[in-house]
Amino acid sequence: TTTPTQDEQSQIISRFQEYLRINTAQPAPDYEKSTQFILTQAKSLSLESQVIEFVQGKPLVILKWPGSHPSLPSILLNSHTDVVPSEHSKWLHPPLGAHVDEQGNIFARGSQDMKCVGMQYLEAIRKLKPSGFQPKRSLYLSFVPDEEIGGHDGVEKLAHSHVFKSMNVDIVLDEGLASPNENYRLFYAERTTWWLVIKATGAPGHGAKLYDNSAMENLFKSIEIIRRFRASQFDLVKAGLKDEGDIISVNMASLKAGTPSPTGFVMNLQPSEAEAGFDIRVPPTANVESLEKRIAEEWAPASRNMSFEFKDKGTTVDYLGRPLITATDSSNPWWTLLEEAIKKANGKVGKPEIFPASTDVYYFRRVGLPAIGFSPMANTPILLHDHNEFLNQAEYLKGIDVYMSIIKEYTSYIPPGRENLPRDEF
Ligand SMILES: CSCC[C@H](NC=O)C(=O)O
Ligand SMILES: [Zn+2]
Ligand SMILES: [Zn+2]
Repeated sequence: TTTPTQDEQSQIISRFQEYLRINTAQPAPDYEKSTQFILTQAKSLSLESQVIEFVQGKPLVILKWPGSHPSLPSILLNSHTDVVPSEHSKWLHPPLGAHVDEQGNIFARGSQDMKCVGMQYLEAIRKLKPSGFQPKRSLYLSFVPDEEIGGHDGVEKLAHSHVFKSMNVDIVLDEGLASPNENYRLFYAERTTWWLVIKATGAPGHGAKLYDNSAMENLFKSIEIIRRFRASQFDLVKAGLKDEGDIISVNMASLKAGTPSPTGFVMNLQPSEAEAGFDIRVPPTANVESLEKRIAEEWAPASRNMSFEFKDKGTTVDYLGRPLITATDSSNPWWTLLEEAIKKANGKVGKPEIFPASTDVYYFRRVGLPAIGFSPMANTPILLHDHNEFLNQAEYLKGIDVYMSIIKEYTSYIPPGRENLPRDEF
């Protein structure tokens, strides 16, 4: 890799800043601006481009660097264009400002999650093209909407589309997480999301009366049981026995009860209904049936006048019933190639992990594709969805070289037995 000049570096950072300054925060992302920006980048790189709207106002931008051996399946580098909202007043530097401080830290919403990655893909291509590098496999970049709200109008629809089929994708890379130490983190699976609402009913009564089976008491029994389960899982992590992605997490996200009054709530009336919502994350290795049983029998048993409903309930298997796990052994050449490519670019890699939250990669694994989560951010605090999200510019620049190396390895990979492929069949 060549070291960019001071001027080239500042142009690279300026382009990143320009992308960060486009307000693509949910719930009203400016996808028109982000689409125009990406198309402008694509044009300057002579990449093929297409914009697809499965749902109006939710554009997916797909760029292509055609390979010289089009009969080989392609590589897809995915990134989402939306970001989560920010509490502007609580930031040191404004979340849409992309201010660079004295240490070279770039402050912006999306600096880690994941405008960095989307731009690094493009910058890697910008550095590779003049070097004369020609990919054998076609390389696709997808810039997709709405990951932060579940990806239903983005990757979920893409993964089931004819367009996607015709792309003939072999491997997908998507976002990972920052690493506080020197090792980059690679994710071979992720936890699936269950959003559970449990509801208790019970006899209403005077606030002064002690009696059993009120809605509040019934709900609180459940909350106590769920908290014990939460603590038992969390203890495994605290004791160093399990990683965050390997346990089932439960967090209470909402509480709803009480009889409203003009001054707040009626205080001397025990309500007849009460409910609580939980964000549950289930690793692909978990016993789903036993968790379902636990919810029905312990967390929301009908015998305690409880009922439950899932607002969202992801699966842990693909359409053929196989666990949503991308192999990390020799059966998956992409894993080894990725590790090698990162090492060639002087990056270090930690042990494979399960991503603790969920991303668009879910939909790619669901259709049976291998997919790896990776964001090249080492020596960086994990600040996604937090105040003062930042990425150091030197770290960002390093990531570009890592993607150059990955693109070279991935697009050049020819599986054993196919060495004598014709070039440019079309
Ligand atoms: C299941 S849709 C929500 C997706 C979201 N992804 C990033 O934070 C998450 O909560 O993990
Ligand atoms: Zn993200
Ligand atoms: Zn996010």
